[in-house]
Amino acid sequence: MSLEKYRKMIEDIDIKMMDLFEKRMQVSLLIGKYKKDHQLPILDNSREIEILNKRKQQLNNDELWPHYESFIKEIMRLSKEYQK
Ligand SMILES: O=C(O)C(=O)C[C@]1(C(=O)O)C=C[C@@H](O)C=C1
Repeated sequence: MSLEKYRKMIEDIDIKMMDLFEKRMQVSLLIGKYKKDHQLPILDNSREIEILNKRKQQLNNDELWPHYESFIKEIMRLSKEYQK
């Protein structure tokens, strides 16, 4: 396949991920509001550990775990930043 075609594939995936990112951040904002209303801290370390453990089990390609772990940790960092 040509480089252009591979790049088109990446572009399509990026658009889908962007849409999901927007949706995740919107839900994160709702969680942030709930937490504020109930005087709860933004950081929930046990929830983050639960997410990481679950995703590690769910990931099909184990080889990708270190990369996915960095990715989801960064997503959660941005989520917390957005809740502030
Ligand atoms: O589940 C929550 O309590 C959230 O605020 C969402 C979220 C996340 O982005 O996944 C963000 C911050 C918490 O530390 C844990 C998880």
